[in-house]
Amino acid sequence: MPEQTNGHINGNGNSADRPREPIVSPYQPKYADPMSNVSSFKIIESTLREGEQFANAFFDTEKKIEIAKALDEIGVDYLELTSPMASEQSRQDCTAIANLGLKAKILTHIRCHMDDAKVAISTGVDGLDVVIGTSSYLREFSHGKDMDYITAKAIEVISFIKESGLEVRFSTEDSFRSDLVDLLSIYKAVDKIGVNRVGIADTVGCANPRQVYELVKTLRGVVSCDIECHFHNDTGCAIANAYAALEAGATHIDTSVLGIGERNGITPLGGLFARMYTGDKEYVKNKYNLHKLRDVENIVAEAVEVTVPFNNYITGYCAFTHKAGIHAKAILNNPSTYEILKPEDFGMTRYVSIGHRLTGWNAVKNRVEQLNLDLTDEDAKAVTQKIKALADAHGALSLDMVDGLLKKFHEAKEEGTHKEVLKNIESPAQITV
Ligand SMILES: CC(=O)SCCNC(=O)CCNC(=O)[C@H](O)C(C)(C)COP(=O)(O)OP(=O)(O)OC[C@H]1O[C@@H](n2cnc3c(N)ncnc32)[C@H](O)[C@@H]1OP(=O)(O)O
Ligand SMILES: O=C(O)CCC(=O)C(=O)O
Ligand SMILES: [Mg+2]
Repeated sequence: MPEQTNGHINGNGNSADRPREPIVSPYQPKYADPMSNVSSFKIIESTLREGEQFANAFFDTEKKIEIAKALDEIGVDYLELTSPMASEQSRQDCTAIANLGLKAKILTHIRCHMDDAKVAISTGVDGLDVVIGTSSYLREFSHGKDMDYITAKAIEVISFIKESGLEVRFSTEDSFRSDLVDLLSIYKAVDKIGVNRVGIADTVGCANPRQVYELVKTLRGVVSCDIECHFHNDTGCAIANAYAALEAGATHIDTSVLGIGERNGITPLGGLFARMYTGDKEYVKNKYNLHKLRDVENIVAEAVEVTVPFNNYITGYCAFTHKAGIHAKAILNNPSTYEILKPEDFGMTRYVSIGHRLTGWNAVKNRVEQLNLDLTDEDAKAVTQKIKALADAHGALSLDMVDGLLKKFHEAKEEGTHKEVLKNIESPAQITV
C-alpha cells in the first residue's frame, strides 16, 4: 500500500519526498521504453534566434545577455543566436555573447551562403547552424535554387566552416514537405564530408509524431552524424514531435522559452522538460537546473510583453492546483495519485483549492487539521455542505472565507450552537474575516 501522507493545502509538496513503496500501475505501457536517447539528448536553446522571430520580440544587448546567462544557469547545451547578417547590432551581439565564457556552446544561424559563413565565423561563436529550404515551396518562392545547386553550395559552405575549426550543422528547411529522396541524398552528401549534425525542420508545423518517427528513423539509418530537430507548433504537435524524434534516434532538440518564435512558435523549453522528465526523471533533474525555469520564463515573458499562460507546462499558475473533491482527497493521501510532475523538483508549490462547490469533506477536514481545530468528521461534512451551498449561491469562496467559516463553526461548537450558526449563515459576508 502507498504510504498515507498528510498533504499540505498550501504546502510545499514535501509529503511527496517521504519514502514510500513504488506504485506499480497496471496501466504502465507494455512496450519497453525506447528512450535510449534520453540519456544523451541535447537542447539547442533558440530563444535568441527563433525566439527573436516572435512578433513581440525585441531584445537589446543587455536583455540578450541576461537571457543567455539565465539559460546557461539552467544548463542548456547550446544557445543559438540570430544571424550576424540580420543587422550590425545582431553581429555585435553574437560577438558579445560568444565572449561571455558561458558553459553552453554558442551557435549562430545562417543561410547556406559563403558571405554569411565568413561573417559568422568572425564573431567567435563555437559553431554554425546552416539552413536552406528544400521543399518545392522554398525552391520556387524563396531562394529559387534546385537540388544540384543546393547540394554543391552546402558542400562548399560546410567545408569552409569545417576548415575554420567550428562545429557545423546542415539543415533542410521545410523538411516534411520536401522529397524524401532529395533529403536523404543531401544528408548523405554532407555526412560524408564530416558535418557534425544534420537538421530536420518542420518549418510550417505540419508534421505529426508518426511522420516524425518515420523520417528520423530512416535518416538514422543513412547518416552517422548527430540529428537535430526543429518543430513548429502550428498544429500543437511540437512537444510530441520532439519526443518522437528522440525515440527514433535524434540527438538534439531546438527549443525556445515559452515556445516563442515565428508565428505561434516552436517546442517550448518547459514543455520539453516536462515531457522528458516523465521519461527519465533522474537524468533530466541531474542534468538541468529545473528550479531556474520559472526565472527565465519570467524574464522572457516580460521582455516580449506577454504573461505566462495560465496552463503553461510546469509554471502555469494552475499547473499544480487540485480542485475536485475526489482529486483533493487522493492528492492529500499521496500526491503522485494525480501528479506526474513533482512540483518541488521545479521549485513550484502544490495548491489544493477547497472553497467551491466541487469540494469534498476530506479536503475540508485536512484544512481543519491544519488550523488545529477540534472538529469531527461529521462537523467537516456539515461545513462542506455549507461551502457548497454558499458557492452555489455566491460563487467560489476564498481560503480566508473557508477558514472564517471553520473558525466560526468551531467557536459556536464550544457553546453548543454550531448547528444553528451554520444554518443562519447565508452569505460569505457573514464569514469574511
Ligand atoms: C525558417 C527560418 O526561420 S530561417 C531563419 C530566418 N532568419 C532570418 O531571416 C534572419 C533575419 N533575416 C534578415 O535579416 C534578412 O532576411 C537577411 C539579412 C538574412 C537577408 O536580407 P536581404 O538580403 O534583404 O534579403 P531578403 O530577406 O529580402 O530575402 C532573402 C534572401 O536570402 C535568400 N535565401 C533565403 N533562404 C536562403 C538560404 N537558406 N540560403 C541561402 N540564401 C537564402 C533569398 O533567395 C533572398 O535572396 P535575394 O536577395 O537574392 O532575393
Ligand atoms: O535551421 C533549422 O533547422 C530551422 C530553421 C527554422 O527556424 C525553421 O525551419 O523553422
Ligand atoms: Mg523555425
